[in-house]
Amino acid sequence: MAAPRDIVQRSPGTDGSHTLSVSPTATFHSPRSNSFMAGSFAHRAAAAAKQLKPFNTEDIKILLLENVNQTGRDILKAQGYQVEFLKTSLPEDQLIEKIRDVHVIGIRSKTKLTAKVLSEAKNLLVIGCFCIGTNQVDLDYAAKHGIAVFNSPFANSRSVAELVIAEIITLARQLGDRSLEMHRGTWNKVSSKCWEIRGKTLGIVGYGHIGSQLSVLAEAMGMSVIYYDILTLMAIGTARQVPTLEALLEEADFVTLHVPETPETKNLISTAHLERMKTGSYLINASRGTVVDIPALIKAMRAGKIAGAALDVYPNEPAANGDYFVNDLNSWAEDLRGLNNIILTPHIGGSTEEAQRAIGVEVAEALVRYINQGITLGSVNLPEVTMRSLTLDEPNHARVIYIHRNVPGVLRKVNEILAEHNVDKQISDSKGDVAYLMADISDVKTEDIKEIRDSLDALSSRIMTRVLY
Ligand SMILES: NC(=O)C1=CN([C@@H]2O[C@H](COP(=O)(O)OP(=O)(O)OC[C@H]3O[C@@H](n4cnc5c(N)ncnc54)[C@H](O)[C@@H]3O)[C@@H](O)[C@H]2O)C=CC1
Ligand SMILES: O=C(O)CCC(=O)C(=O)O
Repeated sequence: MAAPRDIVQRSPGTDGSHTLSVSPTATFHSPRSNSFMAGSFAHRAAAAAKQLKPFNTEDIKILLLENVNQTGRDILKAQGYQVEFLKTSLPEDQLIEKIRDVHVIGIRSKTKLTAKVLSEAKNLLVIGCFCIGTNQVDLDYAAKHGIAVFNSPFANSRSVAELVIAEIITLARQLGDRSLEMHRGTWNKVSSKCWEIRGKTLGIVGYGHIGSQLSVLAEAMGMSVIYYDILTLMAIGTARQVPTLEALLEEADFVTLHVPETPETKNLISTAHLERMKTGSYLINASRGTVVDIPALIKAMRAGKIAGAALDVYPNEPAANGDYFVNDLNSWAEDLRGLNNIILTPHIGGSTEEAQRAIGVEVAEALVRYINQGITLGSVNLPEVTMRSLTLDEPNHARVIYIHRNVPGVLRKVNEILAEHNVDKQISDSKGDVAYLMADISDVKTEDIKEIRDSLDALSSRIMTRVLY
């Protein structure tokens, strides 16, 4: 019997009807082991859980950019997916060329997946951000086109917090400058304006995963911690939340920024804020480059208002390693390089072996779960939906996934289409304008699958239909 074809389609109303290739031999699949099934999630599922497949796995094409860790690459390759791996990000024109062809893209912080780029990604099912930040992706556009986005919300938080601790001491003792002088052959033994950090106040802006982890480490070294966050959050240890950013700036000896990139955090620290800071205080930014007005910081450091700074992130960052920290990329780069007591690092906050290995596993497993089973747990832009796996006792079952506009009457129409079959289980949830429905149906013949899919595709609410079996 001919295998079902065209098992994934996206709404022509959004970007046309697009078909993923399917195997000519596709049929109901027997289980196979994979890293996800070996994980704790699988242990909670029935022992004889059946692994669903969208189609022959070698048909899934994945593009991994920005040197995604080996752990992630291994998990994806073990599934039989076709994985292309590049160490760097890509300029927009090359990215558009490549993204046209793939079902999955894995990136870190540098690749910009804008609406323009995503509009060319006709086959794209899912994006994996192998990092915390997702500001580099147009999440709304992706959701409205049925493209799920996953990240790793805290696997590199500890690495960032440790980097900041190192920077606090380095700035307080002017270690960067002393080391540079020694490299140039100059012995300069000074204690003026070099301080212990014990008893000093650390002001943390953004008390999330990184900020709160940092709070614990800083207190352990004898610092007093205050924090400002737009949310009221439980203080850890003896840290204290302050009501305004201004209050934090006026009290802290060290100010460190751990907020996401949003319209509200653009230039969160600019001239007026630097003026509110104590004379001789320090500023650290390992969040996003847009959060600090860097020309304003340069002025404040030249004026002696700010005694030192550490920057890990910049408004424009190069796609690859090389001699790129020049004015061509950021007009003030050379002024920054000329300042004393400033630590400049190339966005390495999360760059440790531990963090990158953990992120590789976490994001790759989320991708596998989504590709093979349609589970959206952990997605940052689609409703989070999961459903118990089908088992080996249920050979002729199929899982229907219908991503649709969140408008009245859709469930009734979907259930009319599924009514011919027994719906064993079903779940639906929405997030904003987009809703996600998953249903397991039984006694499905391969020819039924095409009919179900075609009928769902014909509904005006459709964004994307997938049938896994
Ligand atoms: N340098 C690096 O390599 C890395 C940088 N990052 C950056 O650090 C950021 C923070 O990471 P997490 O702590 O994991 O995020 P998180 O989401 O756990 O915490 C962010 C906190 O900032 C708060 N916030 C948001 N807007 C704010 C505002 N306008 N004023 C004050 N607080 C505000 C939130 O309420 C939240 O508590 C990420 O969004 C990412 O951009 C993350 C990892 C590595
Ligand atoms: O390691 C990276 O490429 C990005 C780290 C980062 O900024 C993040 O996780 O948000």
